[in-house]
Amino acid sequence: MNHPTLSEVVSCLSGYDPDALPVEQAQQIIRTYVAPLHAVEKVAIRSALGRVLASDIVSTINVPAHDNSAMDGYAFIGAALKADEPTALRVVGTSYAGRAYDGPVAADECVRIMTGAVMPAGCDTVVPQEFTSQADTHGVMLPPGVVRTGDNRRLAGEDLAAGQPALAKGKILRPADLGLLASLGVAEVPVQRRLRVAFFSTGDELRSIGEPLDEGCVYDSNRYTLYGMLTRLGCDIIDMGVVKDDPAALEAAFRSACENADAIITSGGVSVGAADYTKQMMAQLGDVTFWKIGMRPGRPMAFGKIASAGHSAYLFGLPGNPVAVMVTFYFFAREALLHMMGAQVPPLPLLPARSEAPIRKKPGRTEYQRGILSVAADGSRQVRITGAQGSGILRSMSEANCMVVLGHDQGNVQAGDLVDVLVFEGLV
Ligand SMILES: Nc1nc2c(c(=O)[nH]1)N[C@H]1C(S)=C(S)[C@@H](COP(=O)(O)OP(=O)(O)OC[C@H]3O[C@@H](n4cnc5c(N)ncnc54)[C@H](O)[C@@H]3O)O[C@H]1N2
Ligand code: MOO
Repeated sequence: MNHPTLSEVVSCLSGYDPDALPVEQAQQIIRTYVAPLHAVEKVAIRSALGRVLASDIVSTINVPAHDNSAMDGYAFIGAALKADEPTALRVVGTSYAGRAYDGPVAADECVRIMTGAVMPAGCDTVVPQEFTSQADTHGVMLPPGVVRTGDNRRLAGEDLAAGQPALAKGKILRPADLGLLASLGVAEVPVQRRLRVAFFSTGDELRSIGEPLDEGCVYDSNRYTLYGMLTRLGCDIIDMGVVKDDPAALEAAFRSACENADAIITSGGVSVGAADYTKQMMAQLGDVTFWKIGMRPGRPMAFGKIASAGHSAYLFGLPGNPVAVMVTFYFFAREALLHMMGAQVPPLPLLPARSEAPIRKKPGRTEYQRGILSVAADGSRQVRITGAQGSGILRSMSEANCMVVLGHDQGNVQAGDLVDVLVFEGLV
């Protein structure tokens, strides 16, 4: 398949300026440029957790297979219910879950039934046992008005109907989906193969954990935030540690990453610093563009594709600052990697919350401030910023449970104004 080059992609955009690129335009370019992988494998359902479903799953059976009871009680024919006086029913048998009652039931009769047990032929209604009283040794009484015809009956196929799609291709499988597959009796599922993502940090000031922290140096923290984010996304990772800002070392690292991975993520070396060979090497090895994005943090970023020995890989050259690397990962790399994996995911939901304090914001760039979302005394959502927001202050991210997203054209926020927030975590 002939894939467009970056210059072909950006030529479709009006007013494209790599030095002042709005977030949405950068996202649109990435979306157009990145193509999904086509590689499928079959895995057992337990191993499918978090994986991307590679084809639609159509139900071959009705789940449940039969009409059954939602309550422990008595099954009977709803037409026998009396409107204004108690209904008396004679108990003619019992239907257990897994062992049905297979005799006939007349209008003045009922069958003792357990939750999940198959409804006896002709019966369409179940009265929970706590609504009944003993009439005599063989009968029960129902007061008027406690049930209507059809109550407490679960219909065959009401969960999954035979022939109907149960799960759609592209879904990232969650615990409920594993259960759904099991309820269909499916043992193995087709999933997209895991995306291989190589990553490394650049910068001569970086030290790996275990090395002495020389004067002017910092420990490589991006390696670990990237490890965490990529692992949570379900990628196979190739962790290449720190690569020195040296042309030969960088070329070897890029080539090896390219030959072994579908995508490469680097951090650092994409700004205008003098001692940077990173950008040079990226440009030399492929179709890579360098952006200054209208956002904060995360202004400089490289994006494209590089090739070596007949292999190619998408490249995300993220900025070095520890918060910038996370923000650019979340708002650019994440969606692109999901797209490569063949995942169909809805856009991230932004929730309105009241800002507890004023927030300074310049129009003309999107800001991603780190926030703490909580529930106010009146039950409404409120958010406050996690202190200093410098893009080197990783604590601002660690303390946050959400990001406050301040749009491109937005100005200062007053205390009490509604702002958009994106929460970090959901249920498990
Ligand atoms: N004159 C200009 N200077 C800078 C600009 C600019 O537009 N004009 N942009 C600033 C912005 S915004 C960012 S972000 C940084 C990005 O620069 P680089 O991607 O080249 O990153 P470095 O210079 O290598 O590092 C920046 C900063 O982050 C620390 N860092 C880098 N990697 C790691 C790591 N793996 N673990 C922990 N910390 C890391 C590094 O020590 C620097 O302090 O450029 C601004 N400058
Ligand atoms: O990308 Mo930078 O982090 O805004 O300082």
